[in-house]
Amino acid sequence: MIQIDNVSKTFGGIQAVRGVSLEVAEGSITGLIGPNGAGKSTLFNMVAGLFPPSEGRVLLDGRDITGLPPHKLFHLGLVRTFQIPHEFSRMTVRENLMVVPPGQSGENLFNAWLRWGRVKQEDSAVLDKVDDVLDFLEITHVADELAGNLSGGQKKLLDLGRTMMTDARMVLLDEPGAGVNRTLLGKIREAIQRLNRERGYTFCVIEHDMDLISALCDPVHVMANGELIASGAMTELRRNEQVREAYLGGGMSGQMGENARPSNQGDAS
Ligand SMILES: Nc1ncnc2c1ncn2[C@@H]1O[C@H](COP(=O)(O)OP(=O)(O)OP(=O)(O)O)[C@@H](O)[C@H]1O
Repeated sequence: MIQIDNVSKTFGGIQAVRGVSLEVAEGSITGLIGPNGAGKSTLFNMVAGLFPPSEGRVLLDGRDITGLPPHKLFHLGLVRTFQIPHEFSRMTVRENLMVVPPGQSGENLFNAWLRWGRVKQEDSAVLDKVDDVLDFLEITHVADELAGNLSGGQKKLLDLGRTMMTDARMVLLDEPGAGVNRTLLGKIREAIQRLNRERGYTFCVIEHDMDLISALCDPVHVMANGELIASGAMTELRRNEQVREAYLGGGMSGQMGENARPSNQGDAS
């Protein structure tokens, strides 16, 4: 589905990503891991159109999408969520979901006055979809809560919900487990798995929590110092000497052990 072909990125004198080639297969939940500064976010940003690669190409279903801006990728069904959820904190959860679908006729004053039938029809379709998303993510009980009052984990669920409002096919998830307590982490994991299984979403996930990566992702790609150093199932990667060394260099080798909990994860709910 996504093919990253020999992609590099240089910022001034810093080579953040060097000659990375990898594939995210349709229907997969693919992981992207590596110690801090490995180049994961830079790679994500290039796929998501935040900036173009210095070299190389990105293909979506065989189509060259290198350098296309996020709004064009959005219409092709490719979206990225951010490490820190970008909810509108003074709007309710329901309103946050309602504003996502682009090009709603009611946004146009002319349509709002003269084509109110169409606007009404669209509004009701959006409301139905919002209800479906709230129900799917089991957050109906906070639908009328201000998004700013949600816990870290609930904000991540809302972020997934906003993705669902876009009819995305390919979702780049940036640290869905960061700052989330264990209970909500289980809910987020389940929501991702169900979206994948039941609704056909393909995911590529950056995550520091190795337990979450193990539970969700196959295959997993490992980056270090801007390069792709290994790919495979998490069970193999835990035994891979080069991968262990990369984490050791970053002082985080403990993350590669079973049931390890990374030190930079908060535990706020
Ligand atoms: N806009 C930028 N300007 C200059 N250097 C940058 C920029 N963005 C990233 N870098 C550098 O590129 C390298 C890779 O950073 P990147 O954020 O992609 O790593 P990462 O693997 O996502 O790390 P983390 O897990 O800490 O988020 C780092 O050395 C970083 O300092």
